[in-house]
Amino acid sequence: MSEESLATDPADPDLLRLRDVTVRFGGLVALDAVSLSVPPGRVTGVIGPNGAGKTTLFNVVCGFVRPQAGELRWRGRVLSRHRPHDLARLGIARTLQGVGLFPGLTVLENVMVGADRHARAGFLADLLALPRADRDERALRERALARLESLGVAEVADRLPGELSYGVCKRVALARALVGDPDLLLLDEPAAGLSAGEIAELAELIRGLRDDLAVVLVEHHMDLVMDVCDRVLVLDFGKVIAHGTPAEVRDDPAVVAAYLGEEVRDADAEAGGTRQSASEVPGA
Ligand SMILES: Nc1ncnc2c1ncn2[C@@H]1O[C@H](COP(=O)(O)OP(=O)(O)OP(=O)(O)O)[C@@H](O)[C@H]1O
Repeated sequence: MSEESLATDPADPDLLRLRDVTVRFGGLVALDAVSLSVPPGRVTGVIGPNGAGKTTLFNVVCGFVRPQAGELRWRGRVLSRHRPHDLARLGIARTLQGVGLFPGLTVLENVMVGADRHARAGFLADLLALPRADRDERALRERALARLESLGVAEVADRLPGELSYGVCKRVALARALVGDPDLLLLDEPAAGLSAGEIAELAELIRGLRDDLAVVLVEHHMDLVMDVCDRVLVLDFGKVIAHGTPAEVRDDPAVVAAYLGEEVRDADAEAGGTRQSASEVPGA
């Protein structure tokens, strides 16, 4: 990837832009000509019933999945061959479903792992224990601690993830994503597994991030989406069925129909209630 791709195109104010992105898995169209603009300083939500294509869209942005058609632009420049390991250098961070912390590393070490965008020391410097590596390690440690502090979990810096509650681990995972000072944060279902109180705290955290970066939030939990998003894109069967403010999409008949359709499918499936509850349906 050339350095040119890190520069911003002044003619394009959006950080990230997808245009007519199509992804097929065999005969199944997971994304059907999906377009999305992500401006800086805003929280953009991506919602939709199960199987709508949310994770696929997330994976396209991360470079896990290549679209068969359409275009992805970062800072106005086309991204066509990026891989997940390019994200940090581009200024894009992500949290995945679950927490994904390394169980054998302390909380602080887990957060330091996320800082490679600004870590200067290379492998050779580490190997030879050169002074620059020491300096960089100290600076990295301080930045990681500051991130933990800003998320209210600095006191667990020396603990192992297995000793901590799920909610605290989620905050640590967020600290790890933020320690590289990204311009865009992709959050994949951050509310999953959290209590109502923890979700309220998460909403507060996400709103606070807006000053520094753009956020794309893929989420089932509608209260959170409606609470924190500036704009919301609604997918159903891979197509964009609505796009607008939370209030606009909540009242959109196509959105209500898509979620009601899912309720009916869930009721038909009956068995274990593993899908969304009525309280997660917009407008319910
Ligand atoms: N690697 C894959 N191979 C084949 N089909 C896939 C693959 N990944 C996703 N799909 C299919 O693509 C469609 C969209 O899936 P996706 O996971 O993006 O939806 P989603 O909105 O994230 O769903 P959920 O809310 O259940 O996580 C689904 O029908 C899914 O079965």
